[in-house]
Amino acid sequence: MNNIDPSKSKLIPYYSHYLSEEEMKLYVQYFSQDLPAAFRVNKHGKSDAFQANMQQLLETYFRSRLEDQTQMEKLPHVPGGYLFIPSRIQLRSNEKLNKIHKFLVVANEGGLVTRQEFVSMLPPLFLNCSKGEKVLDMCAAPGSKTSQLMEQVGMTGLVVANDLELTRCHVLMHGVISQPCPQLIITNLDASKYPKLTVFDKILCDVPCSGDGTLRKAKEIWNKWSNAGSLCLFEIQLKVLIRGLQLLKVGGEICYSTCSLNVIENEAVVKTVLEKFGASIEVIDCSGKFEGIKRADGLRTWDIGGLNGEFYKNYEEIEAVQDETYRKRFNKAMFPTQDAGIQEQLTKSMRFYPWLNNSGGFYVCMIKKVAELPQDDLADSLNANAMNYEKLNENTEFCMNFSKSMPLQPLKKIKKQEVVAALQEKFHFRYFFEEGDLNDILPNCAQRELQDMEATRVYLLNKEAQKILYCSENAYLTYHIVQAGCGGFERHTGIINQDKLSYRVETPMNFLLNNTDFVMHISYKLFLRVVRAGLNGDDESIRFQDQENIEQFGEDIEHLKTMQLHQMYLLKVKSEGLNEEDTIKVKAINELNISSWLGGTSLGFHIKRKQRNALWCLLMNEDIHEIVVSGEAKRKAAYRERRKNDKNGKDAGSKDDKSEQQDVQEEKNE
Ligand SMILES: C[S@@+](CC[C@H](N)C(=O)[O-])C[C@H]1O[C@@H](n2cnc3c(N)ncnc32)[C@H](O)[C@@H]1O
Repeated sequence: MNNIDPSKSKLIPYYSHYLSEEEMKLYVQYFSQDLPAAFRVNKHGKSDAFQANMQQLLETYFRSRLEDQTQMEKLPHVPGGYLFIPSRIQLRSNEKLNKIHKFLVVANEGGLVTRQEFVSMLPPLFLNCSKGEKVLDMCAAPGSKTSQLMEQVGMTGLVVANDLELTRCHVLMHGVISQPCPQLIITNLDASKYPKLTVFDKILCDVPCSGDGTLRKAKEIWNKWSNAGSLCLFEIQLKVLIRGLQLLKVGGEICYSTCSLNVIENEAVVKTVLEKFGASIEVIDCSGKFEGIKRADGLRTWDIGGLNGEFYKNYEEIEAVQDETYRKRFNKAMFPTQDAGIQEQLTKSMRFYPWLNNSGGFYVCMIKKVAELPQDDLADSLNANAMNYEKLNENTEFCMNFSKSMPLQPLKKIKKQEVVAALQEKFHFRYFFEEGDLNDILPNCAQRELQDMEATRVYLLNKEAQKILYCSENAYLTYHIVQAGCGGFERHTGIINQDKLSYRVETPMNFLLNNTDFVMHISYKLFLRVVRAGLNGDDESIRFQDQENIEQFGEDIEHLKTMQLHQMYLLKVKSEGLNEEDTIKVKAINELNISSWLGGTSLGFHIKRKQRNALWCLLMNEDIHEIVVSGEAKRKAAYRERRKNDKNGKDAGSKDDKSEQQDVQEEKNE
C-alpha cells in the first residue's frame, strides 16, 4: 500500500461513529488486507451435471497446484463458486500461485468461469429467480450479476439489463454475448425514469454508490474518501429504487444493494421508501436463508455525517446551519424515523462487513411489493418523467443522440423471409428452447442490416425479448436498445457456398444443432489432438493426409470421410472405453457445445483461442503459461513481423489483426 496510511484516512473517524471499538479494529485490519480471489463456474445453458463435472475438473486442477489445501474453499450456497484464501495480489506475485492466477484469467476470458468478488454474487443469490421469470437489472454494467440472473431465468425467461453509460453497456454486451442469451435485452437509459416495458417478477437495483466497501481492491479510496459522495448519491439511489418498485409486479421482489457501508446510501434510502409506501412493501426477513453466509443486521437509527467530521442528530440541526449551499447537501429524508415498525424492518436488511466472510463490504435489502403503491409526490413525478420521456422518444428526432453514439446498426425484425426458409431448410431444427417452437421464433429473428439487405448475422431472441424489441416500430430508438438476444446464425461466404443463401450456427447457439443431423462423434484422442493443433500458434485444424494422423486416428478419419464434407457439425466426444477420470472430462466437453468444421481433408474446431488454451491445460493438467506462452509468443512475433513488412498498413483493419493488436496491448499491460 504505497503512500496509503489508513490511520490518516477520514474513513476512520467517520466509521468510528457507527461501529464499536472492536469492530473498528476489524475494519482497519480487514480493509487493509488484499481481497481473496473468487470465481464461479459458468453454467448458463447447461445442466446441473455439467456444473458438477466442471467443478470436479477445476478442483483437481487447482488443488494439485496448492501445497496448503485450506487455501481453496467452496463458497457456501453459490453454485459453482470458489474462494482462494491467498489474496489476488499474492496469487499474482507468488511464483507457484501465479500459475493459478494465469489459468483463472484465461479460463475467465475463455468463458469457463467468471471471476467475481464473493459479495457481488450475493444479490442474485437472494433474488433467486426461477426459470421463465422476467427480471430487470436496473444498473447492470459491467454485468457479472446479469450473467447470474441469466443462468437463473434460463432461456425462456427475460433479463432486461440497463445502464446509463453506453460504453459500459458495450462492456456488458461483450461479456455475455458469447453465451446463448436469447432472453437478454440491453438498454441504455436512466433507471430513475425507466419505461414500463413490461411488469417484472424480480428486479435488481444495484445502484451507483460511493464504493467504500471496495477498499480492499481500490486502495486509493483510503486517501480520497469524503462523505460528499454519499450525500449527493442519496437522491438518485432513492429515485432508482422507487422506479424499481413501480415497475415490479405485486407479489414481486426487489433487491436493493450497494458496495458501500454508508448508512446514507443504505438504510436511509430503504427507510424513505418504507415511509412513503408503508403497507404496500415490506422488507423480507432473510435470516433463515443461506446459513453459513454471515451478515449483521441493518441499522435502526443513525446520525448523519457532514463534511468536516461533524454529525447531525436530526434535520433541525441542519436547518440551524448558516451556510445555505452547505445546508442543501442534506435531505430531510436521510434522517432516521421514530416509527418502531420501520426500524424493526430495517434490521432485516443485511450488512456484509469484510470480517464476517473475509470479503469486501456490501449492503443488501430484499423488499417485497405486497400491494399497489399509494400516491406519492416523488413517485408520481418519476412516473410522469418516464412517460414524457417515452413520448418524446417516440419522435425519433429526440433520440438521434443515442443513434449517433451507437456504433452498431439498430436491430430490426428480419426482412427477407427467404433467409428464414433457408435456415429451416438447411438445419431441420426439431425444437428450440426448452419450450416453444422454432417456427415461431425464426421469422421474428433480428438483423442489423438496413431493411432491404440480406442479414449477414441473424440474431435470435426468445418470445419475451421479441415482445420488447418489436413493441413499436422504433422501439430500439425509443428505449435505446443496445442489444437484443444474441448472434444465432452467420452468413457463410466460403467459396463452396457462394452461390446460395447459406448460414452457419454461431457459437452461442451451437446447442441448437443437438437435435439435428449435424452432430459428429469422435474419439477423445482425436479431440485432444485438434485442441492441441491450435495451441502452437499455427494451423488450428488437422490434415487427414498427414502420415502421423492416418496412423493414429485411422478409424476416426474413415468415419469422418463418410459424412457430408465442407460442413459444420456439433462435436460430441465418445466416452466408451474411457476411465472414470476421462469420462468426467468428456461429459463436461460434450456440454460445452463446441462446433467443428469438417473440410474435404481437414478437421478444426470453432473455439476461442483462450477457451482452447484453458481447456487443454484443464484436461491435461498442464500449466497455462507453459503451453500458451510459446504459441502466443510465436504468433505475436509473426504479427510484429507482418506489421513491419506491411509498410502501407493495408491489413491493419482485419479481424485477426485486431485481436492480435489487443493481445499485444494486453501483453504490454501485464
Ligand atoms: C454498482 S455499478 C453496477 C454493477 C453491476 N450491477 C454489476 O454487478 O456488474 C452501478 C452502475 O450504475 C450505472 N448508473 C449510474 N447512474 C445510473 C442511472 N441513473 N441509471 C442507470 N444506471 C446508472 C453506472 O454506470 C454503473 O455501471
